[in-house]
Amino acid sequence: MAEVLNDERIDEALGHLPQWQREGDAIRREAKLASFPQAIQVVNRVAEIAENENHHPDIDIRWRTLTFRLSTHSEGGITERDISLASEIDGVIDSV
Ligand SMILES: C[C@H](O)[C@H](O)[C@H]1CNC2=NC(N)=NC(=O)C2=N1
Repeated sequence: MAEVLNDERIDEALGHLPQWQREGDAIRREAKLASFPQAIQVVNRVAEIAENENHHPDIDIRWRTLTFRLSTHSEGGITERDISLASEIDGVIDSV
């Protein structure tokens, strides 16, 4: 069980995640990869992390542009689990 973060903590966390923006009860990042296969590679790696953590992003795939939205649905807001997964998604995108 993870607690919903307050606005101050969310702002502070997003200060370390410049690619991510707040969107209501979620945080959002878009990434344009060099090709569709690379985008799918990112999705597959993120899927593996999400399964291991039992914490799953909403992912929109449009050719080589991915949009990730993170929110902790069970808590109805943004928690440290989302902040942590955002950082891991950045790592995957940077590695492809
Ligand atoms: C039962 C299981 O723990 C839940 O359904 C998990 C799975 N993945 C999840 N992912 C996200 N983002 N939020 C959740 O609340 C959530 N709940």
